[in-house]
Amino acid sequence: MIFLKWDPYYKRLRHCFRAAGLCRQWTIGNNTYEVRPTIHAVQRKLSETILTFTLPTGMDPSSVKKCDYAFKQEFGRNTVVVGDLKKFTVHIYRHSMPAAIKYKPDDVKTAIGDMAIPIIAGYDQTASLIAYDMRKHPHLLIAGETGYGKSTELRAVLTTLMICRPSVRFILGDLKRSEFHVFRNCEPVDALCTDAGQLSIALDKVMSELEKRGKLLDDKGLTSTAETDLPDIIVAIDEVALLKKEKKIMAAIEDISAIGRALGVYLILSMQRPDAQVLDGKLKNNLTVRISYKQADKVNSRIVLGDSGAEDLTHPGRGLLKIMDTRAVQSPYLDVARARTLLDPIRTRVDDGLSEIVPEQEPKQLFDLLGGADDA
Ligand SMILES: Nc1ncnc2c1ncn2[C@@H]1O[C@H](COP(=O)(O)OP(=O)(O)OP(=O)(O)O)[C@@H](O)[C@H]1O
Repeated sequence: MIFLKWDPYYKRLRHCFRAAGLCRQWTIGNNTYEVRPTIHAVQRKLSETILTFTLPTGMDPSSVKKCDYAFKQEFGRNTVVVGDLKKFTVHIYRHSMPAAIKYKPDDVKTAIGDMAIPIIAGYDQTASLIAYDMRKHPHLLIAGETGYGKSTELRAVLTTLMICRPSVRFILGDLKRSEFHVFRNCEPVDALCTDAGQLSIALDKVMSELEKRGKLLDDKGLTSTAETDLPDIIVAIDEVALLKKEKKIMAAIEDISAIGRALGVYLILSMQRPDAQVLDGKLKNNLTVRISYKQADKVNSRIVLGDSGAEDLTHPGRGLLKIMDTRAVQSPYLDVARARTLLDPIRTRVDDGLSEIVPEQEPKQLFDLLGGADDA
């Protein structure tokens, strides 16, 4: 402990607490006492230095966020403070985040390892590509102002899944008819819906699949389809806010968000502006992972992330990933032409005019999983 107190970073952090007034005060009689956060460790790494501290019990954790400027003033602009209740870490990065990084298959391979349903989020300040497993953190919301990288991220996430995890099946909803054409005729895509009618039919099939899967788990005494060889299913919908008046579709999306995880069905939803009508209550709570690109203001940032910050993002592809904590990421840049090239080997269907596949026109593997598609 004595060595920690001699460390220059220890002294600077103490100074920062003092300068920012970060302390808990209480008064006994005529005397006022102050307790400052306790510093536990200074770790030096190649790309960053990490300082760990805890707050005294009773101190408002939001006061740390409010003093973000003081940490940056003391340690530089590349400083990020992470934590939520009592324990916090100050990350002082040696380099700033790059403005753009191209999609690199080798980085992706390393980041996703053996994850069952890997989602790539972006490079962090140490230039490591952050990926997480959707089986552990189900249902993703991608949000952001137009032109800041939402579609590019969606393209990178879906392309990665399709080429790296061939057993995963996809139901895609693209009501703007502008984003998912790159996935047309790809083998793992069971439905590419461009209007509410098609999506409604596809989601009916997904709902009956959920029912069958639930019954199967019951019959076999299992807790999750991860214990079976049934494929995982991803329902990805771009600009979900366009569906807010489609009550049946929204109800199905909400049901998937509530029970999909155990049954191997996951949501990836994107929207430009956070729409309180869509993101209200149960659905929002069930979208456990959020990636937000630039938001117009603090209010929108709070609706998506539960916190401000996304209003300050400055350039395309720079987002905030909220999974356990919130961290800045720079999403890998995958343009349409490159995605098309990567997907060509799995574009196994001929373009037969059924480019927007309606499930009952072309029943696919997904709908026959449990022996016989439901023709309803
Ligand atoms: N990760 C990234 N790295 C660098 N530049 C990016 C990145 N993502 C997007 N861009 C740039 O921003 C532009 C807009 O990106 P994109 O179409 O993904 O935005 P969007 O938020 O989906 O917009 P919209 O809501 O209008 O569809 C791209 O054409 C590209 O030039």
